[in-house]
This record gives sequence, structure tokens and C-alpha cells, in this order.
Amino acid sequence: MSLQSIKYQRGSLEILDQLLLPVVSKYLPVRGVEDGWKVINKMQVRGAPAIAIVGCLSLAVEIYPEEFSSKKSLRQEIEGKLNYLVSARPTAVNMKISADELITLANELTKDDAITVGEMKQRFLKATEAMLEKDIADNRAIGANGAKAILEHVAEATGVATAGPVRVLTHCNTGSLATAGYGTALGVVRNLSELGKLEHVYCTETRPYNQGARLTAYELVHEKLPATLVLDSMVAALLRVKNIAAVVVGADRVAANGDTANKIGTYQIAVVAKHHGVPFYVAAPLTSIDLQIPSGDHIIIEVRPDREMTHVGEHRIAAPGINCWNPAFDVTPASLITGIITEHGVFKPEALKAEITKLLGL
Ligand SMILES: CSC[C@H]1O[C@H](OP(=O)(O)O)[C@H](O)[C@@H]1O
Repeated sequence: MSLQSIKYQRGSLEILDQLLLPVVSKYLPVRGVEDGWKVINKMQVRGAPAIAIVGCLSLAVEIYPEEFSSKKSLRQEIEGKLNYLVSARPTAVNMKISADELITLANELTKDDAITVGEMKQRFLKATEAMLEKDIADNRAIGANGAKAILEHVAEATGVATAGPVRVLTHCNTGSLATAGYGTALGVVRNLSELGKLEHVYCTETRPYNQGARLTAYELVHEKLPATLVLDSMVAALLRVKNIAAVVVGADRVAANGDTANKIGTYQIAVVAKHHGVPFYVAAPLTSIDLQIPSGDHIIIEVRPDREMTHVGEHRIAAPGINCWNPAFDVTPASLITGIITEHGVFKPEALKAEITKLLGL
């Protein structure tokens, strides 16, 4: 059983406070949109898919007990509150995509005279609740697609019929603590393990929030997977001496040309992987792919407070008065990405837009 970042039942939402992990496991109530915005902005819950799910469910628990006098007033509440939630963190696109889809649903229900305001609320609640199961199903598909792609790549590169077990490297946290469960890049690791094809997974600490040391290591130890924590500064040495078969990371926003915004440090890992001839994969559900922007140059990169760099908890580790630069993400150009692993298959970056457009019938 993997760790559960989100606990939901109709009218009640709790999130595992990830600022306290791994030492303290404490669930926090999220009673409405204000709570939702705060736990996302403070990174008590984080991870592109989890942000969208918690954001939308925070609105669901807020409107659940309310009575609305008209569908118009309900639609206005939905649109205003979802757009507010999008402002909690700017880089991951999932919250924006989910908000747009739910606002479109609200507009359609408002126009349908056969739907009462009560039925509209129920349809909205069900649409937000469906995100939980869909995310887990998407992640399991990503895991299977990604494991297959990595094993096929290794088999072809080494001239063997069937590859594995393999060693892989991942960055940040893309597991059950970043999603509704199973994970994206960590879902690929889980699937490799389920296939008996995971020799070892290496996870980077991922300064300054330490998603790797505090969260990914926690998930891997919890499930007894063969894992080793490495410092962010060790990636080049690791790829030179440890026979890493592939790197697999998550994504916060993939642009139409395949450029990918992900946790700071991803770009330099991709450069090092290129230098060592190690395939570099991005695992991302369609809810993290933004075909509205042509390239990574258009992705807003969140800059977070200096204190996240100068302190570990309450302990200062940097000289008082030093300037800091703390972008939470960087952009990896499509040219450094071997494949983008989605729930619908693995795509070359240059083919992504056409493949997704065809898939969605756009
Ligand atoms: C499953 S996507 C997780 C994605 O989100 C992380 O960022 P943050 O911890 O700041 O929300 C990181 O970029 C991961 O790849």
C-alpha cells in the first residue's frame, strides 16, 4: 500500500502535510478554497497532479453544504474560485487545465434547461471526485508505458532480446505524494519493479525543498524498493560509474514542442545524461501537457522565498545577508528528451503535438 497524500469523502478533505515528512505524518483538514490555496502555495501539498486534485476538491467541499439560488450563481462561484486556485502556483499547468474543463462543464450545465441547480451541483461534485480515480489509472498506464519503453530502449542499445533488470535515476518526487497515487515517473519505477526488472533506483535529494530525500526516499523505503539517495551534485559521477540505464523524471508543464518545465535541477541532469549517452524520459499525464504554448520560453517559472535555501527547518545554513536565487523549476529543451511518457503512449518530443492533437480529436 503506497502512501496517501489526499483523503477525501464527500464533504471532507484532508491532505498529508508534506512539509513535516518524513519525520511527522500529520493530515490537515482542507475546509474550502482558502485552505486549498494556502496548502498548495505553502507546498504542504505539492506535485502537479496533486495540486489540481486538491484545488478542485477544496471547492467541492466548500460548495457541498451550500444551497444556490440559481445555476448562474453556482457557475459564478465555480468560475471565480477555480481561477483563484490557479494563482496558488504558476508553473504546473494541471490546475489551470482542470479549472478550464470544470468551468466549461459549469457553462454547459447552466445552458441546459433540463438541468436543475441541484443536479448541476451534483454533476460538478462528481466531476471533481472523478479526478482521483482517473489520476491513478493514468499513472498506472504511464508506469506500464514507461517501463516498456525503457526496457525496449536498453534491449536495442545493448543488442539483447530482453533487457533488465535495470538501474534508473529519478529527480524530485513524482510518486503517490505528488499525485492521487502510484505516481508518474515513480510509477515507471514501480512498474519496473512489478515486472521484476528494477535492479536499483537512485533518487536525488532535490534541494532546497528536498522532495527526493524527504519524500521519494520515504516512498521507496516504505515499499522496500532497492534505492539509494544521492546528492544533486553527484549526478555526473553517478552516470559515469554506475551504469544507469535511463533517467525518468516528472513534469509540471510540457509545451507543444516538448520543452518541459520540471523541478530545478532537471535541466542539468538532462545535459549530463546527454553527455553520457543515457536516455532521458519525461513522464507526464495529458493533464500536464499545455498545447496552448509553443515552447518552454513561454512557461512562467515560479521563484520561491530565499528562506527555503537559507534554512533547513528553523536551522540557518547560509550566511545572513547573502543574496539568493530560488527558481522552483527549470526548462529542459526537447532536444535533450528521449521520450515523453504519457498514459496514451510514449512520444518523441517533436511528434508530441501531432500525436496529442490526434488523440484528442482536436
Ligand atoms: C508528478 S509531477 C511532480 C512534479 O512536481 C514537482 O514540483 P513541486 O514539488 O514543486 O510541486 C516536481 O517538479 C515534480 O516533477
